[in-house]
Amino acid sequence: MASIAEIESVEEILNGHLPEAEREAVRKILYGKETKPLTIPQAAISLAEKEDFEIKGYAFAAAQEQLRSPRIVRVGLIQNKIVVPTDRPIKEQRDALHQRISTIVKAAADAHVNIICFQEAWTMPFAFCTREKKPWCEFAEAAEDGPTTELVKDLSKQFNMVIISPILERDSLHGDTIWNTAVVVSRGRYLGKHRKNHIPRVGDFNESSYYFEGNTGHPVFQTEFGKIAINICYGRHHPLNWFMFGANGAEIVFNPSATVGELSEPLWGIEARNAAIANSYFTCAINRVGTERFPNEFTSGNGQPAHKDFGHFYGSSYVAAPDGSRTPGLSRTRDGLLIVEMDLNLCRQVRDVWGFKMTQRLDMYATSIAAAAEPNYEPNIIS
Ligand code: BAL
Repeated sequence: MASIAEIESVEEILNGHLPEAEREAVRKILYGKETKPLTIPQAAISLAEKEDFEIKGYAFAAAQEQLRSPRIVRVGLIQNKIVVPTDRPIKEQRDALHQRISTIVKAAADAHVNIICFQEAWTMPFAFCTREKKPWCEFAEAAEDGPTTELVKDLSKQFNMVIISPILERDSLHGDTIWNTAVVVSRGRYLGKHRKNHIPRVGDFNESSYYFEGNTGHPVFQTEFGKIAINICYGRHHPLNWFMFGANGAEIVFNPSATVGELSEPLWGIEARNAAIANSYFTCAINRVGTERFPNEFTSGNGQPAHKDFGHFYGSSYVAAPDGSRTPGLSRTRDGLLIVEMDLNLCRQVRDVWGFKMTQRLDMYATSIAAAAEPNYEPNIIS
């Protein structure tokens, strides 16, 4: 039996051990309405084979309407390992990732992707487990015009894409403060940014040693391909975080993440999918892959021996639809590009069917939450 870090995917195990009829029944129970495989242009497939990354495509359908035309959008999700070891110079590490992701973006362009999202802090190893400031804080850069945003602006212009680029931000105008930030660019233009709202203090995720809870609220970015938002990683555990992006009108919410199996894998397939259902929008869950070893050992503060790696980032990126259906996940071990076509009309169609937005009783919860937020709140317990 392979170690859990070596398991390619749940889908591969099911496909390898279930007869066709049972496999279809299990898929329907696990993933809901079937997403049709998307025909991927040969140029994209050839590039994926040549550059050794997985490429998968699926399509969600919506009912044909009489008064509205379909609003078809193609999103791309990229998951990837770091390229060079963590003991190499900072610039070498970042440049190697720039080159790797630029290659995969080319395949996405060949497949006519409109909006693409990279994983959390994509330009660096997820070094926040070390609690070391040096050299890792040197990866932080300006959101508006740092080297990564300049590269991403060029790619978005070259391929007419909206690109979501989650980086470590350095705000040199305000005390050189560092943030965990998702930058949004469109057709070569910087559109804006969102800073991660919820910062973990769990396991080796010592992110609060580096950056503070974000101060940009819940922005929704109006693009030519629809209204999008970004819920960064740990924010996926906070239903109100998902809710507010929906309250601001998001139709697709991206969840760029970096998380490891021991901590979160059983939750991974639930949270973004449930957010899609509860908020009647699409969610795109992206997780990095691979095991990253650091030069110096560190402890997890749990009595276990010191170690040099974070554990296995399990990839498994997927997209969920407002009707609760979802795509199969990408691999747990390989770099990959997931291409998903969707009709944004499905968001309102599901709202009409289920009425979740109509029945959400915001006024009731606004009062209750305001009360619960008070320091002297008395829980309503009847005994
Ligand atoms: N990046 C935090 C780890 C988690 O939310 O799973």
